[in-house]
Amino acid sequence: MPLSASLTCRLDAPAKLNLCLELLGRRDDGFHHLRSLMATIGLRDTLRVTAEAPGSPVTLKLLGAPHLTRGVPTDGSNLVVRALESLRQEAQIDRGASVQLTKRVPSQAGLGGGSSDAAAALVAGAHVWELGWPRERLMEIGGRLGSDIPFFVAAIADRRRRAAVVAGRGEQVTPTPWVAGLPVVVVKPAGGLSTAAVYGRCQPEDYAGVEGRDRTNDAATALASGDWRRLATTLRNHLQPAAVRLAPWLEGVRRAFDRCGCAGHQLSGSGSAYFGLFPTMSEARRAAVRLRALRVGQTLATTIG
Ligand SMILES: C[C@@](CO)(OP(=O)(O)O)[C@H](O)COP(=O)(O)OP(=O)(O)OC[C@H]1O[C@@H](n2ccc(N)nc2=O)[C@H](O)[C@@H]1O
Ligand SMILES: Nc1ncnc2c1ncn2[C@@H]1O[C@H](COP(=O)(O)OP(=O)(O)O)[C@@H](O)[C@H]1O
Repeated sequence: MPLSASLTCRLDAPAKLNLCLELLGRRDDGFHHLRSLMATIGLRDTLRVTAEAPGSPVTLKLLGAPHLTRGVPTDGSNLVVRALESLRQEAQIDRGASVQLTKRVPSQAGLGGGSSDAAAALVAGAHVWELGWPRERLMEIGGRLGSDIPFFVAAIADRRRRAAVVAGRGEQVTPTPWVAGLPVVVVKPAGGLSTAAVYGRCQPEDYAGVEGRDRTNDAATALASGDWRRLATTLRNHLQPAAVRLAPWLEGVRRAFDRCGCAGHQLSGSGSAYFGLFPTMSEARRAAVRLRALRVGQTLATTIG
């Protein structure tokens, strides 16, 4: 078989929002049981993976604005390198890869940037190394590297899967219908938050009474119908109280969204990014202008999908 040493794959690695995130309890392994409605948005990193000859290493070149690449590792601890190393170990091959990663998604934001990069690396790596593996196998490998990675593998491999209800510790992914183009405004404050630190600050009181209504299911129904007003009423994030305890300045971001007349807003994942839903793109853009004037953080008007 001829070696396609120059085979290259270029993929977008989108950010996500947690439109609803409910914690159901703490597991014996320290992780939390959750259910969450996740959806990608129009903010994305770009990954270019080129197959290299057998015996070559996996190398990474990081591109992007300094405020976006600061703190992102370029060595073997980068999730892209870890994903490709896992893939070639699983496939028992020694082909190399050179990767160019352009960061646009801020880190420590709850937007899943690193997880999405890892997922894109798995999909691109399987392609350039001509493994021919099904999506499910890549999701399983991704799930060993991070709870959010299986969602992104599904979303990147098939754009119809860009919204999903996730369960377990996040690795059980059930795609759900979504209507393209729902406007959102995302604010990334200057400070970031570590996922482990936020989960570590979580208390059972933060999610007491969750046994009742399944808000994640309600949110999924609202997203499927494209009904932003209904979606705004189903927003919930059980990690928000812990994030606010760690970073009280998040209250300022919440108040800024209130001042913009936004009907539904909350933290994404473990933060520190915060988002609001809007009925039209022009209203989202107007709100983004007001939020920029309030200097709460990097602000972007975009859409779900
Ligand atoms: C909070 C969420 C919501 O989508 O995303 P982010 O805010 O990180 O984007 C996820 O649950 C984050 O998933 P991910 O970022 O993949 O985290 P992992 O690497 O698997 O875990 C990091 C740490 O978070 C805690 N953790 C994570 C997932 C989970 N269900 N329970 C946990 O308690 C554990 O302490 C773990 O050591
Ligand atoms: N490709 C990557 N992009 C961003 N961060 C990465 C990457 N690989 C490893 N990391 C590390 O993982 C951490 C979490 O990734 P990040 O994208 O910030 O996730 P989230 O914002 O969802 O918590 C980062 O703070 C960084 O130290």
